[in-house]
Amino acid sequence: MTQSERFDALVLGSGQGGKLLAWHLARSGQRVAVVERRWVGGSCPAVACLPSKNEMWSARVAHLAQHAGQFGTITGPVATDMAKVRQRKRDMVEREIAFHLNAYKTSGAELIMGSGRLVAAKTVEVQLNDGGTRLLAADRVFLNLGSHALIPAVPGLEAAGPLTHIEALELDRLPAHLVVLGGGYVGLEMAQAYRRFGSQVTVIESGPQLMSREDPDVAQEMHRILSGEGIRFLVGAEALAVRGRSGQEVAVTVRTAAGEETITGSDILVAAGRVPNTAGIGLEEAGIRLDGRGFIAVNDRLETSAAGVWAMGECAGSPQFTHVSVDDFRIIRDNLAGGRRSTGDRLVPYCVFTDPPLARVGLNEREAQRQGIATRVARLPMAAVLRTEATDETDGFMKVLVAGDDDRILGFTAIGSEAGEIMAAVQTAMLADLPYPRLRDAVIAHLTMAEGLGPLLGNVPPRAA
Ligand SMILES: Cc1cc2nc3c(=O)[nH]c(=O)nc-3n(C[C@H](O)[C@H](O)[C@H](O)COP(=O)(O)OP(=O)(O)OC[C@H]3O[C@@H](n4cnc5c(N)ncnc54)[C@H](O)[C@@H]3O)c2cc1C
Ligand SMILES: NC(=O)c1ccc[n+]([C@@H]2O[C@H](COP(=O)([O-])OP(=O)(O)OC[C@H]3O[C@@H](n4cnc5c(N)ncnc54)[C@H](O)[C@@H]3O)[C@@H](O)[C@H]2O)c1
Repeated sequence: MTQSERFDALVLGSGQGGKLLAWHLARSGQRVAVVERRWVGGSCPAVACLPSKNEMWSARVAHLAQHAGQFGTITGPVATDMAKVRQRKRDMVEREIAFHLNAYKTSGAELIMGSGRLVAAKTVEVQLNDGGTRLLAADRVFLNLGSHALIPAVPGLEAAGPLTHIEALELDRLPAHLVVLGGGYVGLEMAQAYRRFGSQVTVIESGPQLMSREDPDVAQEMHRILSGEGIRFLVGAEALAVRGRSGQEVAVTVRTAAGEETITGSDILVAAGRVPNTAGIGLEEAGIRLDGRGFIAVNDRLETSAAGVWAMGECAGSPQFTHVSVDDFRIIRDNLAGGRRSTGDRLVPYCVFTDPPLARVGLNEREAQRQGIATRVARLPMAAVLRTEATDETDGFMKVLVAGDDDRILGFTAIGSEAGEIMAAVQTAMLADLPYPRLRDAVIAHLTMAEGLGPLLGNVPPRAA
């Protein structure tokens, strides 16, 4: 074997946590290399969070323009220029690339563009994108490999050349009829965006409700709101076969409780979950154990089964959010400095950026019941929050779970305008173990959406005597 180049730390995959760790270690004087095969900065700024939210914002503008008359603004006919939508997104991605390249330069971490593969313990061979190979070895290796879209094993689906979020966010044309396979995060966000741009949209969800993690009342409210925009949903629907080519014509045969039906669309988007990028890169050969679903097995300190090798983000089975990958970085950073931080005790919030968004932190009713935790539940329709009198954003509701036997807030879900921002206030109270009456009785600025927290918490039933 050729002589390897030595580093103090090697990060394979420039995911959200990995790049931060690389910059941190390099700034503290270590010799650090990051191997990335495709996206400077990983998927979040290139093909996932930021690009999707960028195009969804364009879709929101289209929606507002279409409904401008309701607010007294006179417009002419409204149409979407998808080439312009894409260019605005591409310009943002270019700014992100420039930011990341500058961070590599100023930190001193070396970014190596190529595909990495473990060839021995803590040793990575890189097929460089520009040709040739490099052999890198390090005292510590950090895996931040991310995931890719699952293509479900539906006959004809793969041959149809389906869009994933990556291709969908690169379209410069409007699909006449977009069929979306999966009613989770990606499916709902993209379905609403394309509906607002002007496509006909059908969502096929195999589970009994949209957004399987959420309480049925939350899923139903999302279903109702998006149906109201003209999206058709088939829930509890098994896709049996796909014929044709995405981009031309696709026919999807589905079975529901009502019988079999064939939906004919112009394009099909898969949004059916994720597969970790862990296959065929020598992980197990290098002593790094995978779990039954292909995720890297880690302990609560993100250490793998191989000494001196950590994993973070989606490939380590962490919840699939950028802020979690970033927190994985903070855990590893602090533990390298002698700390004892764990992934076990963290509170993970999230937000689905439909309009209105869905936000949740902590337990929902179904989870509390499953875990046998007694709770007191309070609800407030968004229409009861005074701000919505001004904005007409009356859809949705908030729901809070308070402990049955003390005043701790155990969970909060909101579907409605500014849900993510309201959630952050509740999360802060939860982190501080603030008894709910303190937040209920706080003076919150009028006319914010968070003002609704007072009446919401005012609806918490008294403790059982
Ligand atoms: C459409 C979409 C929208 C999303 N929106 C949000 C959102 O709004 N908020 C949110 O919190 N999360 C969102 N997510 C999830 C979020 O993008 C991820 O959880 C986040 O990027 C964390 O990823 P990561 O750190 O695990 O790895 P990633 O950021 O995916 O990075 C992994 C990197 O490893 C590289 N790589 C893999 N294998 C190799 C190899 N062998 N050699 C070299 N390089 C390799 C990949 O090219 C990739 O760049 C979204 C996801 C999708 C798909
Ligand atoms: N706003 C955000 O934070 C955001 C946005 C997008 C993605 N993400 C992250 O990315 C992850 C992946 O998103 P996703 O939407 O791909 O997965 P998901 O797990 O959220 O949803 C996938 C859905 O597809 C359904 N499904 C699976 N196979 C199917 C089939 N054959 N036919 C029809 N339906 C099928 C599942 O029942 C599920 O409801 C999310 O779990 C989330 O963590 C986050």
